[in-house]
Amino acid sequence: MSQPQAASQARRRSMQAEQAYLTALYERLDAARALAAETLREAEARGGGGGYAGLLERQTVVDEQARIAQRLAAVEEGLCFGRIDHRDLPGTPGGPLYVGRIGLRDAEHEVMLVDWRAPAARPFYAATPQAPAGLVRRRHLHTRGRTVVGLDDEVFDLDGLDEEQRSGLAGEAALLAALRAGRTGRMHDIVSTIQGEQDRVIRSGLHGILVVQGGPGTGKTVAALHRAAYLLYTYRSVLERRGVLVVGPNATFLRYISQVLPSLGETDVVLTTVGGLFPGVRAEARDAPEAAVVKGSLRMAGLVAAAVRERQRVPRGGLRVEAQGMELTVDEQTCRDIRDLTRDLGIRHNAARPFFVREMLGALALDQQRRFEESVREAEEDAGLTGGAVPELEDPDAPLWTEEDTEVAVETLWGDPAVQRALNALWPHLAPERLVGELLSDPGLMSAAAREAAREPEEGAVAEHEWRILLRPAGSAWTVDDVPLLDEAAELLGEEAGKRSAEQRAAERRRRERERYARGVLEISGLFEGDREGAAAALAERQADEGPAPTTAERAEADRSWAYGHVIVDEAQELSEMAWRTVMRRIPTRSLTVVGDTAQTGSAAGASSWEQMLGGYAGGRLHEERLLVNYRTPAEIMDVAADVLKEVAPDQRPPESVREGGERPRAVRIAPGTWAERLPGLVGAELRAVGAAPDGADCADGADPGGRVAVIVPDDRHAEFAALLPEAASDASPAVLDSPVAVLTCTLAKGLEFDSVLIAEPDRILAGSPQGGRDLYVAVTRATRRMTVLHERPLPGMLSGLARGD
Ligand SMILES: Nc1ncnc2c1ncn2[C@@H]1O[C@H](COP(=O)(O)OP(=O)(O)OP(=O)(O)O)[C@@H](O)[C@H]1O
Repeated sequence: MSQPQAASQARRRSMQAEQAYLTALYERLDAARALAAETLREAEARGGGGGYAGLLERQTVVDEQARIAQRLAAVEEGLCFGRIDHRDLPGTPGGPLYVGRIGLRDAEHEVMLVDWRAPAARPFYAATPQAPAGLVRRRHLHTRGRTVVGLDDEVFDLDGLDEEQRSGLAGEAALLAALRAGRTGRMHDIVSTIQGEQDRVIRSGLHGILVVQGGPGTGKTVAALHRAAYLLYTYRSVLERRGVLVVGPNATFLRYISQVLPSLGETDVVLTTVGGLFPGVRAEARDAPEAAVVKGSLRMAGLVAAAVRERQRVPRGGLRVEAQGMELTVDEQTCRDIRDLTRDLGIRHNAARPFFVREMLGALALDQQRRFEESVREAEEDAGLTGGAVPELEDPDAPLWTEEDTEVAVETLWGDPAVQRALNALWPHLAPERLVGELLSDPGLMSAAAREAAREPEEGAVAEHEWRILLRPAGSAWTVDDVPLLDEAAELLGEEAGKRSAEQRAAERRRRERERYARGVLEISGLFEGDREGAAAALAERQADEGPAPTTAERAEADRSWAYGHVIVDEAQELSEMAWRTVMRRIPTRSLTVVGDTAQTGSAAGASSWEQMLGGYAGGRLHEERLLVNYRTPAEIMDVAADVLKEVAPDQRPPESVREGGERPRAVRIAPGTWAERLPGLVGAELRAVGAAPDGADCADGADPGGRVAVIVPDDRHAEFAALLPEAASDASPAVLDSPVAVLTCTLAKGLEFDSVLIAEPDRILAGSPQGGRDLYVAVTRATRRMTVLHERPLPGMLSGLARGD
């Protein structure tokens, strides 16, 4: 037999052996699913017998089994994707280790499959030829459904393989195959091809702020999502109770990444934007750059605080109010003293209000007492003059006015609408929406707040020419840049002590009772070996009287004061100082993963340096990792991007492309007045060029994706270009992910990728904002295959390296 024949036979045998193993794994998966379904059915059938304790136990089992069933269902596709063979050394695991989406054991409890997040799987990702981590070989298994369709081997130590294994070695690198696969408009998990530098990010410890800085396409987003899954696996008892928050730049982007965590079996994660961080508000629109810069500045915290102080008024000349048939007064100094005393309590505005009201009512009651005593004295004098009796003095030893009289007077005064109106005007109950809405639309309040803020120099003053930019009509819709102001206001205002907190206290009491019960049940049933306290709390919460129990994610999202277990911020360079302040409130432990690229900052209020933006929060625990390899953009396009980067961020190195695309990006000149004629044809040609997955490669999820084309245009011509392509998706909705053609601004395209990208009028993009160069850098790094620049006016110098295509 010739050598090639022998090799191909050996490869066939390898495939057959792997197929047999994969089949056994799926049989095991099916058995686990059947067991979970059976346990679930049994638990549900058990009914509510056994009283409250029985009910709790049943619910625990039902919830747990439902969760297991959900995880088992999520791992059908690509259950096992890798295998590692260790060098035969004492102390290393004998035989091959298979790596997959979950861990599985056989009937004898022996490991059949290792979860990709487990420490034992680490060499699969971390081994390199220089540092093979004890491996002789890493094998990628390519599967379709339950069938092995290919193998990729990387050999670290040829001597460590026997003759049969050597001749059975299979070819092409798994990563390149994955990158060549057609895209579907949704991000996919990369468990089978995580690279070493990404693995370091994914498996970093839970604590402190981890910043992942990397150029476009280096896998920051996808690595951050895998990190979420890794952390949930490794620190499940902490994170399942507190939850994980992922903050992305907009709703389209969230939809783009939405499948990754569920495909990894993790669903209890809150995905939101900065505009969605304040419960009840879902802001999507952005302010104009000048307003965004002012609103994003930390000085706004001082301005909002000053606006609250402005709403704590001292009436000029004192308080006068018609009540109880007389005019009661409290002099100005007393009003000031009461206001200052209330402020000195150091509690939030609404929570302090009852104290203020009570003190003011006391002062009014004092005036009432004074008037009463005066009237008695006058009556006395009159009686002395006329010799008649003063009824109040029937018992001359009794005090004229008792403490009880004061209590009654206070209550009666509070029942008087005129008094309520007067006191509400001095220290109103304020909702954050009302305070911020009034601040941004009332020049009187704004200028008074700015003056008041300037009295506290450490907060930094907002100058008149700045606050004037913020003014807008009352009732305007909330913007993303307003949300940190609302959060700031909520933080300062708090909730009024009273009915609501009584309710909260009662709920808290009920919860504690349930928790005590649950702890007992768990002790008896022995269901939880690990974090019993955590399990008891979770169980008690699930048992709340209010109908079906919400998930951690649902509860966290609805609660502004929720403290998450970990927070991931993507496209983090876009967040302003005020937005960071809002995010940091959600994570008092400062356990964060921050991913972004300061060379792509589009927001004028965004970051140019991580240390500057985050150093103050990190308490010395800011750790930066860099990703240097671009997995999205072919080298030919990245060369053009490098020219742009040289102009906009000369201190940064462009990431290195992992592959070449074979097609040079080009520039096409459009004659004036011919856009309507040319654009549809050019887009049609691109659609045809990317119509099928390249080289007959498969789409990542097996379906034919077709190709997707984006036309990236200057902000001020978005509507005009969208009108030229009526079939295209062009708004901020997630429809742009599913449409074959999308017309987008640079902001909307951020974080996304397309098979082919057409960039229209790059000089207008450059001139469009102070960050125009960075916007253009975003535009030229979106393509996975082809890029064309369309221009009517001369090309900007930084694009002069493009080939002419017309
Ligand atoms: N190890 C990998 N294996 C396969 N594909 C990968 C890998 N790493 C990244 N990719 C792919 O590369 C593309 C870019 O990744 P991602 O969007 O996470 O990059 P990014 O750094 O966030 O980019 P940007 O800064 O432009 O938002 C995605 O399609 C992603 O799936």
